[in-house]
Amino acid sequence: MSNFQQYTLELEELDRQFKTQNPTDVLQFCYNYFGNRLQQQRQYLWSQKQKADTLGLTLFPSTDEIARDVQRKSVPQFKNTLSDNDPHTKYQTLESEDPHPISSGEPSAGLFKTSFESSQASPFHTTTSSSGAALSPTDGPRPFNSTNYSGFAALSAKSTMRINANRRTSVSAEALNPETFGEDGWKPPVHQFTSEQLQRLNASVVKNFLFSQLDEDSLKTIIFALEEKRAPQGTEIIKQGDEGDFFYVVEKGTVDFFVNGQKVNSSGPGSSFGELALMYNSPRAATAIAQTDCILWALDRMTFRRILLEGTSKKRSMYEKFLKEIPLLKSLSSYERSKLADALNSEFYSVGQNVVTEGEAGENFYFIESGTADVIKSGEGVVSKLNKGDYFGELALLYDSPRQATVKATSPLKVVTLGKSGFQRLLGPAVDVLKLQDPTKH
Ligand SMILES: Nc1ncnc2c1ncn2[C@@H]1O[C@@H]2COP(=O)(O)O[C@H]2[C@H]1O
Ligand SMILES: Nc1ncnc2c1ncn2[C@@H]1O[C@@H]2COP(=O)(O)O[C@H]2[C@H]1O
Repeated sequence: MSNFQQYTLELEELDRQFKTQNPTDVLQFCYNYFGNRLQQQRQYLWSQKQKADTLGLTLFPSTDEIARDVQRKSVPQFKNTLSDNDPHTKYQTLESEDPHPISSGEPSAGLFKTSFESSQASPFHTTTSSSGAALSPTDGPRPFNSTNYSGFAALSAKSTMRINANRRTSVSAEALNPETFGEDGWKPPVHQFTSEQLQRLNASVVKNFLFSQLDEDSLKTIIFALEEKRAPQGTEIIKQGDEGDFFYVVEKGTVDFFVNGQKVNSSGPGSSFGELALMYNSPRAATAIAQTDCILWALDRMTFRRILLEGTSKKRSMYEKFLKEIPLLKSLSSYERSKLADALNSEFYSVGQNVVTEGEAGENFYFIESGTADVIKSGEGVVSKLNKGDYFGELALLYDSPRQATVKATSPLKVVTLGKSGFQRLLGPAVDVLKLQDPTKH
């Protein structure tokens, strides 16, 4: 690829991200963008150079600086001084140690640094994780036992990995095409799985709703970047205050979460955790401990950010305000509402269309985001009228019964849907409220 082509691709990507994120500070946004691109590319080259050296190969004749650093055995400073810590984010980074903390969406004067210089001033260096600096040049995802999680063994079998492109939520047997990974030097880790692992991935992890928003290529990338990790009962998987390295999906077992020593939450198979530190470049918000023996799938920070970050952030901010205003969900914590938002999707119906039909099987629970609908029962007519913030469709999911009524749009209707597994897992105490308010019993 010529320099000009590379230049054009960079500008196109910047343009795409600019349009998606609509930043308030244009120059700062561009600065962050290019800083991050440079950091990612240098990290990748560094890791490849190290591998190549080990094998006695010459891979990057043009990267003399890197070659010199490798010979000196010193780790070059590839860190963007701002990291991927976009000042447009509403979350603050590492306030206690960052000399230039970010407060509320606009950069402070101290953020204006212009080179890959003092690592001291970088937010990357302000935590004291036992696993070393985040985003230091690394050869693939950091091994879990580097943070003293003894007995927490990553499996990596030697069979050929393959994928079935025709099935949206299934991984089987066809190699990934590295050409699809982009031109900026970043390459996701690609792990190999046994057929037994693939079966388990298909049966559980692949169906996680966080992945449902992904296109085919992104899903493949994510799946093969996952790494199986086993956490025996009592393992501290994440420590509050550490920097974020991995995002986890639970295949088996239960994980407990503690904030300042207080248990705040538990989550089981099909759930995920460890996203906050990766999304907001903040320290880990909670400690995660295996309540039982757990099988987890870990996704490295960079792959999470590159592929899952945008959709997840978008959903959380899109549904945050709406969910806060729903009386049924008042008992949920803001973290529980965020997890709920991850599982939601929006659907639109025009006047006269049925959202659910009496007698049919039910797969979804609904909230009305805007518009109105009638609840109609055969033989009875309209039994109830629904407006913004109302919910319906809970009976079929609560009692595994056919739909008890038809719900028909009476004005252009926008609903937010929650699938069966999310309904059972994410509504928490609200499920008891739903049972108490069963309309067939009033
Ligand atoms: N109540 C909670 N507050 C914050 N984090 C929580 C809570 N419950 C579960 N978690 C998870 O615990 C994880 C700890 O690491 P992260 O901060 O990266 O992401 C956090 C969440 O995924
Ligand atoms: N009187 C009612 N009888 C039955 N369903 C009702 C009534 N009022 C509202 N509904 C809602 O209509 C929905 C139809 O699908 P579900 O049976 O899953 O859940 C039902 C309730 O959410």
